[in-house]
Amino acid sequence: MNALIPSRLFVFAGESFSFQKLPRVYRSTWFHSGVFSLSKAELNQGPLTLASLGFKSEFQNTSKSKVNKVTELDSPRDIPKSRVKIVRNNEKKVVGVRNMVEAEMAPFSAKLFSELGLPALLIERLEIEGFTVPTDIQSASIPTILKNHDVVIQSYTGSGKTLAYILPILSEIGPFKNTASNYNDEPGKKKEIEAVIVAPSRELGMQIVREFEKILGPANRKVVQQLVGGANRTRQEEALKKNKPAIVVGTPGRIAEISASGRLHTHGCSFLILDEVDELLSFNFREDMHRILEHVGRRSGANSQGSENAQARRVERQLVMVSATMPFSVVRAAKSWGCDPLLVKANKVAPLDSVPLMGPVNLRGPSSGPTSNTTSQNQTAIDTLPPSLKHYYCTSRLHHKVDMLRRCVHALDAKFVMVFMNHTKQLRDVVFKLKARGMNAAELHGDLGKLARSTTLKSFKNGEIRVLVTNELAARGLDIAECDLVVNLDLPTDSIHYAHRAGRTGRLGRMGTVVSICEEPEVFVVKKLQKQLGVPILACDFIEGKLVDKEKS
Ligand SMILES: Nc1ncnc2c1ncn2[C@@H]1O[C@H](COP(=O)(O)OP(=O)(O)OP(=O)(O)O)[C@@H](O)[C@H]1O
Repeated sequence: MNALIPSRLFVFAGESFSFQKLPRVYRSTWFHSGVFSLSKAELNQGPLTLASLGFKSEFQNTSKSKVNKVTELDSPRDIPKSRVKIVRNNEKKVVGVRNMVEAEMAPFSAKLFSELGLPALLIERLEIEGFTVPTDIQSASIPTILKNHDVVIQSYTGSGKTLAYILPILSEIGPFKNTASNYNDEPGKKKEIEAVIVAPSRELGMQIVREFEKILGPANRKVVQQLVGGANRTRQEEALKKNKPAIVVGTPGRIAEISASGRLHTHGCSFLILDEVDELLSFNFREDMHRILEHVGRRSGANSQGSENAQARRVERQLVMVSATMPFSVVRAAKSWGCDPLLVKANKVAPLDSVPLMGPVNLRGPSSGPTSNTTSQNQTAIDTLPPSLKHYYCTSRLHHKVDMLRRCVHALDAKFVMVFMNHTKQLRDVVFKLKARGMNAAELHGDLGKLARSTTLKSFKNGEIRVLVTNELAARGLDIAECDLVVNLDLPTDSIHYAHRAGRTGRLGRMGTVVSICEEPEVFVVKKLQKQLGVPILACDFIEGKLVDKEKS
């Protein structure tokens, strides 16, 4: 890493500093900025070390035995990241910052990847792909997972949770791993799957596979395979047989189906990752999830005595659950499926019990539910919504909503717009009307075939479609870096759905706007959302091509 740092002197208050001598927090900021200024008081802050999180001495231990001792590991950091400028780097790829010159409150960590206990080969790959500095949640998660804890990772949308679990997996599985041999490398041993990643939609599953492939590089793509629904199952089974991947990523239905057919051997699996876990807990996935939990590795702490016991032949699995929102159901599931799970947040690693909870709140009901406590609400909002988002609402009659939407898109000069609705038929009507008025729009929902879904998403990512009208299918996990506007043309059913929809914009510290267009009698719902999420949702209008903040005027 240091080889990439130019020797450069910074002058401050008449004194010069070499880059290498600067505290790491500033070095990482420099990576993203090229603009460097700091006060003398800031310079006196010492660099942050892994020891300050209590991790350092335990990296040597790579065994799969559980570390049951649970200690609260508070990061002492309180680093101002007021404005981080991101510029293109001509020599290396800079990931995820296309079309963005400036990122407000980017969630980048004060540490470097090399401080997190990752293998050198993996760090090299990250640098080649332009991942130079971990995000806060990656800094907290990676060492914790490498220490073999079962964890629940909770951090706001677009903060880099995917790499937070991909990197520890690739530290132990595949071409960059720490140890020279493992379970599957023993001669004569049948190759088995070592990690299973479950995601609730095919789009998200495919996105996770692409993130793995990016790090693995073209030569090692076959280490990972997707098992998503909607695709040809026979072909997936043949690929499993031929390529013998170590990692599979898929949707619950398809993984359970292939597992039940006997063509997916997951008893030797050491990682089970449940991405968007609160969605995976929904009733629709219940049976498939049950099968997965029963057949992927062995639950840590489960009885493994006696050679006749089938459990004994299984590898102890490490469970990682991930979501931006964490309703009580996730806590309950983590406690019952995991072993002393820790909750990992951007600035804190703590036992799961010590966490204030966010419940899905029925917005139309009289009670404000489990998040009515203001302190926990504010905490929740900070945790689930990117801080760089601006939230507005405006009122419109039902049949004028599409016109309001057009005015909103024009006023904000938005280029990548995601519009969320609750019903497919109305969604189609809106696309029809937008197209009729000359706006480049397309629909994305579960009733479309897999090819149409993939093509539409690709066209939107490429900028060929300006307005993507969609439903909850696209609300979770989809990473479209340039998305600059989210519009709720129908209000979401609860604050959790609001958070996931809103999180499609403002990714990785970028600016983003969320506008909810509602009818006058629905304004009370917006007010409830505002209270539950702890963020201001300002009344606005779109007049003469401009957004007018009604609360200012
Ligand atoms: N350390 C990093 N440096 C640069 N880019 C990163 C880094 N970590 C992640 N990214 C990029 O940030 C984007 C958002 O990451 P990711 O999709 O993992 O967020 P998330 O927290 O899982 O969001 P969601 O809650 O919506 O699923 C991705 O494009 C990813 O490649």
